[in-house]
Amino acid sequence: MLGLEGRMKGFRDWVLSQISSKSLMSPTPLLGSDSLYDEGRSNEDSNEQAPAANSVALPVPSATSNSSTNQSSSTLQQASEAENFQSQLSGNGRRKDTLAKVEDLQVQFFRLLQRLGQSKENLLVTKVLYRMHLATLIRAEESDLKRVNLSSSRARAIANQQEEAGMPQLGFSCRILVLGKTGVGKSATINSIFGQEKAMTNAFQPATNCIQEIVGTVNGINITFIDTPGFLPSSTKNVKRNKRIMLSIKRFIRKSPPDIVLYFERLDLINSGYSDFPLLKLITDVFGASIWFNTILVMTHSSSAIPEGLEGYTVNYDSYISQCTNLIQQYIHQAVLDSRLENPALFVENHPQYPKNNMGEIILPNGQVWKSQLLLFCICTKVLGDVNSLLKFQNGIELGPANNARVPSLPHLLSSLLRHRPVSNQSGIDDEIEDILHSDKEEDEYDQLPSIRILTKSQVEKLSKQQKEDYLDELEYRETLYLKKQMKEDYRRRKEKLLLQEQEFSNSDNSDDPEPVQLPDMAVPLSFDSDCSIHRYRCLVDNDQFLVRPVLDPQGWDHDVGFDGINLETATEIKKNVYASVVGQMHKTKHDFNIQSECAAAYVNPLGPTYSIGVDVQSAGKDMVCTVHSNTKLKNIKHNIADCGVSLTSFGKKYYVGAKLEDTLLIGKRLKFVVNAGRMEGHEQMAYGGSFEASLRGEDYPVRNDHLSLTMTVLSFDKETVLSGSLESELRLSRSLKASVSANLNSRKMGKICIKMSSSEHLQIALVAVFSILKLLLRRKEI
Ligand SMILES: Nc1nc2c(ncn2[C@@H]2O[C@H](COP(=O)(O)OP(=O)(O)OP(=O)(O)O)[C@@H](O)[C@H]2O)c(=O)[nH]1
Ligand SMILES: [Mg+2]
Repeated sequence: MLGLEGRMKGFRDWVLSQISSKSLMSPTPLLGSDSLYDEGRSNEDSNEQAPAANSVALPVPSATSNSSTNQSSSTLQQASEAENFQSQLSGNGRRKDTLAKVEDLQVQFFRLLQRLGQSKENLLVTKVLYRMHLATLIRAEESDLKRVNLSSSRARAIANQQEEAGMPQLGFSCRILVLGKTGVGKSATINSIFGQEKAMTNAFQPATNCIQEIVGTVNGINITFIDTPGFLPSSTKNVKRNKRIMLSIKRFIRKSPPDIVLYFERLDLINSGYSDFPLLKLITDVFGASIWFNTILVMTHSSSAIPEGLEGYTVNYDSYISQCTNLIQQYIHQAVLDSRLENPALFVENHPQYPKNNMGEIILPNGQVWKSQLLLFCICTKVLGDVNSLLKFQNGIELGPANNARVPSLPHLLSSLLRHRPVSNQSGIDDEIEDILHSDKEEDEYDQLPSIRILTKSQVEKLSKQQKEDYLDELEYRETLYLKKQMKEDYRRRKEKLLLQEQEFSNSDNSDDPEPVQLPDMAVPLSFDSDCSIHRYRCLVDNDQFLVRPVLDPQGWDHDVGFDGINLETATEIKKNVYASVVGQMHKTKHDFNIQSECAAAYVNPLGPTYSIGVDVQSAGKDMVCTVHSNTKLKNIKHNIADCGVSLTSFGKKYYVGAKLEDTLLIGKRLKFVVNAGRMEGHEQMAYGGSFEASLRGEDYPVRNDHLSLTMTVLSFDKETVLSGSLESELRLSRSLKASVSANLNSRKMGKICIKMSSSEHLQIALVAVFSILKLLLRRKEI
């Protein structure tokens, strides 16, 4: 998160600097941006603005009346626009310049759609608008959200006005590169689009011998085609020649790259034996996988390519063409090693003998007019490409096999190092709790209490309110004392057992094996199913040291059995005061191998320091995350525990080294402070951090878990520092009411608050909760 934020910030700075330098050179906004700029202006105002612009446009001769001459024709208007622009530049106006450019693109897009007679309901148009909107939203700031949400409808209104006012020049042009084998109809398609013979075609031999630009205007769009010599059918002897052609095309387009690439194929030649993979792979190798981002697949001979022998072919035509497209798309996926790519496909017929509409355009068997479709595809691709480069998304996506070279987040590694508190011994005896229990002198108190008569339910009901309260308070007091006593006894028993074990260990006289104990059964599904494999497996534990269990995964690879993993836990005292533990789980299927394990060994000196070392292994995709950590705990002064730890994490071929220092101070048995600081370094990056925690425990700890703790954390990474604070508390407000509160907030204004209440009496609380949730939901809906 830190990293992303950092990058976003960098990008913003870049945009600001770019646009500030631009704004100095040209104080006038781009076409149409003046009316889009003004956030405060109402709809009425913008309607008034349009005729004003028209009246300026009218005196200019229609042949040259375009937005730029329009602006230069009236110095008065230019001045006011400049003023307008300047006023918006205050604050974060520079960033708005990018937004305004996107809005201009939208206006152009709507004007082009009108000219092509395409409605905004067209699925492709909807997709393009949606993507533009999404891209703008990602880059927009919170204050711009409203404007971005409205921009599409405003752009449409402006486009309508401009088209009605007869502003002919759009300033929209695109460069289109055509690629494909020889004779597939590249030059013929260029001729069909311009409606005249601009390029040579030949039915019997290669016609285009060199790369050439063919320029023309269709529907007011300036189109430049880069016609190229066709490739030879893919075979080993043609590879060299094809590569030579590709390299010369690559050189040609280096200076001014195309906006769109059309990859041609003959639809009638695609059959089950079709295999053009080597050619597609060669294209990918020479031009790079990114060439496929802006590529449209064009299938010529689309009217003559109807499979023979199929009855009612008009029905089958669509499925046939989609089958052919899928085939080529699959080869492209194989070539780029990524199946996410989806290239649009277009069907073309250049032969004049096929049915035409009254505008003279050829209609395909499925009723589509391909020429306007092709123009629409090109416009959409170009507009999306422009939005991407305006908003700097261009290099954001990389094609290729799923990138395994993921980088773990340093702040995450650091915070888990800071949190990590190794268990010092396996006997289950917590030193801290033991100290607290020992410091208590209340044990005898419970035994000295006078006996009390437990009342029956009916007897309790007969008591007055005050008596009832007193009675329950007394019971509670006794319960707490009793629990404390029990806990102490429990600890004492465990200690004795440990001592006994130690003696046995030293005598090395192994008594006979203990009785096997059956482990509790796994949760059985509610409905009975005779196939359910749970009934087949029961686990027995025959010694204390190893706990091995199969892991059930009903959704796993092996549906019949459902068990494809194993879980192992063991903890043992290897030598006096030296403990070792292993906890792990692993899954294995035909494809994957997953492991998660933690091994640790510790030397615990009851009076002095504790040293521990551990190895954690976890699989992440095909890689393993391996962490070796070591920790030293010093109890040099009473009530003070110093702790220092180091860790080394390896992930892929990257290594991360971390170190931390921690100090715990106990004041009395109720107050505890923990301070720690650490740093993590690796892969030329570094993260620092630390935290301070203060916690206050309730009187009856550890029997009752009332506590309040406050934590402050600082994490610094990549020149950014995040400060966060959190509060956690658990309280017993009254005998029947418990509350737990946890809240956190960080300097990025992100936070969470969670309040939990449980009561056995107060039904009102539930009602209050339901009421407030409903209210919140309703308010959200309004927003
Ligand atoms: N029936 C039919 N014929 C087509 C179609 N497209 C092209 N042709 C014919 O196919 C032949 C070859 O077309 P060209 O445009 O020269 O092919 P090209 O891809 O430019 O070939 P090179 O220049 O050698 O790379 C010409 O005779 C065209 O008339 C089509 O859609 N249907
Ligand atoms: Mg040609």
